[in-house]
Amino acid sequence: MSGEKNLKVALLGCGTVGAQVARILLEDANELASRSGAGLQLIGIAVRNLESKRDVELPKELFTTDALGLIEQADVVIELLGGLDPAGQYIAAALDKGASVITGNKALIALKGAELNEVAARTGAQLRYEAAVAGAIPILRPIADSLAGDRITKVMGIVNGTTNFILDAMDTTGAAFDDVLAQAQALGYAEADPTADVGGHDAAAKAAILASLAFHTNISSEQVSTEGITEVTAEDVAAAAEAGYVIKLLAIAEQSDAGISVRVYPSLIARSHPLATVHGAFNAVFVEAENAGDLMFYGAGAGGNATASAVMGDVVAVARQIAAGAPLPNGSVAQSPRMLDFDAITTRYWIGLSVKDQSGVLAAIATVFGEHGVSIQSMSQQGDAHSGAQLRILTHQGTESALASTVEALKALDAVHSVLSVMRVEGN
Ligand SMILES: NC(=O)c1ccc[n+]([C@@H]2O[C@H](COP(=O)([O-])OP(=O)(O)OC[C@H]3O[C@@H](n4cnc5c(N)ncnc54)[C@H](O)[C@@H]3O)[C@@H](O)[C@H]2O)c1
Ligand SMILES: N[C@@H](CCO)C(=O)O
Ligand code: NA
Repeated sequence: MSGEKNLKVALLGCGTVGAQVARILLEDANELASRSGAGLQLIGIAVRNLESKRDVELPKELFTTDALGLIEQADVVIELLGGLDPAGQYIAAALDKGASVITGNKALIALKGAELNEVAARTGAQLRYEAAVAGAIPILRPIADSLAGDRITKVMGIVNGTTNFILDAMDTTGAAFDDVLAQAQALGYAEADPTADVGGHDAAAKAAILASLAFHTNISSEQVSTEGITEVTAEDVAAAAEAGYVIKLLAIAEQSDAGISVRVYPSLIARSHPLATVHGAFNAVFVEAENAGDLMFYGAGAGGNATASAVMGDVVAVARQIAAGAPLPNGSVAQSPRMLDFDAITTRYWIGLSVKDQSGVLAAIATVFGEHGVSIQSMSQQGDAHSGAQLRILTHQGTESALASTVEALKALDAVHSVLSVMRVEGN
């Protein structure tokens, strides 16, 4: 395209995702230019070590250790370093000088997104982060743009590939947690520090971003009630399977007249539920909107190539807007969120107990439920007086506070040796 604008693109980071982004920018330069209405010239890649081996063969002269120097020359900055610092400083510096930024950094956006958006609004730069949530799946733009004329009431999904990979392998092969985590790391799904994945924090960051866009507000990852999967045992997975359920790490954002609730926890869902069929590192997100009804988005939630696709979609969108010189559309009006207390959410519990196998035990347990106003849906028992008895109890809907205090009271019962597990049940 002759006479077109040429945009100088700086890439920060050349790891799993960054290397694939560099490859696409170089391999598909002509096609990207005609789709963008502007040339996209990769002017440099900021790395820590110039000599490191990369996933992709790239021209050596592109590499630099001077990230700020590179940002200084760029029109568009792609941040794929991860972590809060220095990524946050680099993004702020780029936006502050009017360069647009594309990032996959959910940890940073979920904590500092509001601040960074303010800088972008002040300088007229764009900040986009489709890759930050559910990898390749287009989910942020559908929520922010396609559903801008509707009212979203709930977003529920599997948004962490690593934990889905682990739970799926535990379910299908009975594999041990640690072995599967090592595989997920080798495949490039896990964060540099995998405790962000298994502790639920990566999913919590994504839940905060989804909730902020869906409910036109600013919700930080610190406002998300978060439980990870480290306590989920092979016995839990097997017992859930026996009862017709599968365990998934779910991110849930809900808005009602009472307020907003955003939470992440391992949850049982029926095998007949569409989320139960999400295997490996795949992600899926359900969106419920007043007029659109139920929508589902499914695809690769992690991995270098897949995530690079989402990054490149944002790069083209940014370039188109710069090339057109179009004014930025107004984003969502940020209102302060009215957060619902976690104790007030309504859920169902699945409780595993190790109990004495003798008469009167079931009656004592049922009494505790009755005293807390929690109704039992079903109960099953394994084991015997010799090996020790295990009960798995599924409740009807109750408030989190009633369910949690029921568990506390069960622990105090003479008939109960220990509480083996407590998990919530989602879906119908
Ligand atoms: N891998 C995925 O599947 C995936 C999916 C969606 C989003 N993301 C996000 O994309 C970002 C990058 O992820 P990744 O998987 O490519 O990570 P990675 O660890 O493979 O790559 C990051 C690279 O940045 C480099 N780096 C870190 N700090 C640096 C600094 N100060 N200066 C120069 N280089 C530095 C590291 O050495 C590494 O090579 C993260 O924010 C991650 O959360 C990753
Ligand atoms: N570590 C993340 C990468 C994608 O955001 C995951 O496993 O889903
Ligand atoms: Na996405």
